[in-house]
Amino acid sequence: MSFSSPRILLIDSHDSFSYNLAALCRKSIPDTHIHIIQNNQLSIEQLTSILPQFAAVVVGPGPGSPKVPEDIGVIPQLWKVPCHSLVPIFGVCLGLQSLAIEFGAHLKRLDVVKHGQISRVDHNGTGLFKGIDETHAVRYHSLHVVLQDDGDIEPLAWADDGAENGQVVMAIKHRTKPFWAVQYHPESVRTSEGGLQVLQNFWRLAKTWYAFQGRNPQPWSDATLSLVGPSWPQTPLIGHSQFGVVSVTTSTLHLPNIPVMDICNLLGASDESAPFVLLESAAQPGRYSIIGCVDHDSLKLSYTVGAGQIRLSRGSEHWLQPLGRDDVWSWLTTFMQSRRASDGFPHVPFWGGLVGYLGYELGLESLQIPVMHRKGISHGRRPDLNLVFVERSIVVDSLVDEVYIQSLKTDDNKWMEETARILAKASTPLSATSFCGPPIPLFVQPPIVHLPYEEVYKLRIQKAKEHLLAGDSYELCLTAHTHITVRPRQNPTSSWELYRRLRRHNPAPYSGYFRLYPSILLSSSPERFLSFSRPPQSRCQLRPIKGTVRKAPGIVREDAEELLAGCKKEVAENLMIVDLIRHDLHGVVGDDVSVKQFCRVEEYETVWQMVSVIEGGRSVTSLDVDSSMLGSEVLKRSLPPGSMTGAPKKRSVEILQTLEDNNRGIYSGVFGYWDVGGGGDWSVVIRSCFKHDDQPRDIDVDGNDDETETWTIGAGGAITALSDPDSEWDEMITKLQSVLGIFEATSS
Ligand SMILES: C=C(O[C@@H]1C=C(C(=O)O)C=C[C@H]1O)C(=O)O
Ligand SMILES: NC(=O)CC[C@H](N)C(=O)O
Repeated sequence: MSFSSPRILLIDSHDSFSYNLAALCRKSIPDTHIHIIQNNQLSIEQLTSILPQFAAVVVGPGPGSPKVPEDIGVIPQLWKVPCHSLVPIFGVCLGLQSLAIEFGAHLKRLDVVKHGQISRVDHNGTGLFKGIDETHAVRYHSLHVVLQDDGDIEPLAWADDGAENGQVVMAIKHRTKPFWAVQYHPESVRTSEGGLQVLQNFWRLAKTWYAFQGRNPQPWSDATLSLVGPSWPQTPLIGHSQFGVVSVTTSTLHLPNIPVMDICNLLGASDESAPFVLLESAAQPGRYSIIGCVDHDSLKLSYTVGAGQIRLSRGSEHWLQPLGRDDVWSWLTTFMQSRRASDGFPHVPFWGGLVGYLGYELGLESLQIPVMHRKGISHGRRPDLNLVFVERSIVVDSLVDEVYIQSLKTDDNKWMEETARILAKASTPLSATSFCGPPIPLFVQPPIVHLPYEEVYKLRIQKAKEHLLAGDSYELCLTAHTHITVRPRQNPTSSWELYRRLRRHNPAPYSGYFRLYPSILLSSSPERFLSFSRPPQSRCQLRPIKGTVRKAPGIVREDAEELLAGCKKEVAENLMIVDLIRHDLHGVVGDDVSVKQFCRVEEYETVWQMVSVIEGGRSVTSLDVDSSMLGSEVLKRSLPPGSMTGAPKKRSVEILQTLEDNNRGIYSGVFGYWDVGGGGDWSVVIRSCFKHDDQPRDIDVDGNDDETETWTIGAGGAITALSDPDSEWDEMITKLQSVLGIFEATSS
């Protein structure tokens, strides 16, 4: 019998951990090819006809119930396929539940649900658990099965939940058919012993079954390939295409005396009528700050989900580029490929390229979730993608006080020299810090703050928890918008001055300022979403945050560590997102994903945060892999950030749409750059505020222009089954206050 390159079919139930399971299968089963399909992709007739070509099937986890057809798809019928189509099947969580109930078990809700929690699993050490010692496994479930005595299903392992749920079945097998399943998650990063070895044992049992049956998997056919698609990970990522070439001119200045803010001022940041972009490392561990020297003639790109076209503008001209059958990402890829550079300084992270923000709803498009059209929105939706192509830039390395002036334009020496001269002059000790005067009063009267309604927010927390208890989601990041109405002293408000306040009030490693019509975004984000280094050895890093504690007198690091890293609830919240992000990254890069830091407590100006770090990449050993667009592919396929949705991502986003009043817009999206060398760095839009400049002005009762303007701050937090509504409300307010203070506001 030949099992040299077995094919495995993984049936995904729209979960956010499936690629982790695929990666575990590839680790446990030598040379395997994994083909992934959705549980509603094929009919049972199609499935039955192709099953014999697979050596085994893995039925993955997922939201919802094995009794609900929309949740479980074709899976229930899989357990009943005729003998000649039968193949060994391994189920995980929802997969176990479906197997058990199809053969007579009862499905029940847990009294105390287990999401991201680790349990000791007791087993008999044989079969699926042969050679396995003490097993500690991560659980993500609200439902569980109660088996019939002497039924077709035999229990193999249990967790003892004591007074909470009693003994809960953790693994089963069918007595006569080649079906095995686990209730816990073998693919979770925190499952020890019960992961790799259990899959290896499954594979051993499957091969024994084949030997006993005296048959082999049937030969692979092209027809099957066209039904299930290529195996994961796919190569190449993106077809080869012609690269255009631009050249980067760089000059270096050593300027110890000139702060980033002063450079921005010299470049016209305070002129509110012109565009401006800044990505600032305003606190540790940030090192580089990037200033885009843009003006009215810079090329701007914007896109609104569903519009079917990209809007390009330069100066007063604008034109539309229909996307046709392409999505916006393929368009951007082609755009960037035709502007590839390779001759900037390798250690400078940005040479020029696209800078701006991608709103939350852009990610919904990737998830194929329709954007809701909300009642009461009088003007059209704002762009979900708002970028400028930066050809001239200044990068400041705060560690060694080096300033790089860069241009992608040909024959731009005049600008380079003039800029160098201005900066050198301004950095003399006499002129240094000349722009940092006392704060300027910005508003003629105290701003009015419209907080979310506390009762409504808490009610939504309860509703979120009902979804969690029903098994629809494992974690939901609930958020709300706060609006601040201001009457500016000068019209419009100096958003640049507001940004100065923000970076003082809440210095953050991933800060940013974007004046990109029609919107202005100020951010003091502590959270890197995704950075990717330049090809050919493109590596990706994601730094999700889950777990927030307000800084207060007397709360020192040890307290924060106990409250966060020492707290089961907080670690579970973080772990769920770590597993989700591993899945997102595995989905694009393949096997090479690892957790470099798990649940470390980091200190910020107003809060303590618990941060994990996940890294991955794809080596370019194989010539057919075009890894030059690896990072941007991860970006496209991982939006919206998992830390802002919860897990599983798709279902959680759908639930959140029913719980929140508004589209999230810029909040919860990402901002950053995509560099002409192929690198990028994107932060999560949190601890930020934004304003739209295209609002028509109201006229008051006396016929005067109503000169108010409205700023928006989004804030929220992860809701789990263990959440307490009062504490979650406080946590949301804590996050809100990290920005609200810049308005010196009084609440209404
Ligand atoms: C939702 C926010 O933050 C997110 C939620 C966090 C949490 O639940 O602890 C922490 C950081 C962010 O991923 C926010 O700041 O508005
Ligand atoms: N992880 C899962 O597959 C969960 C299954 C099911 N939705 C439950 O909550 O029990």
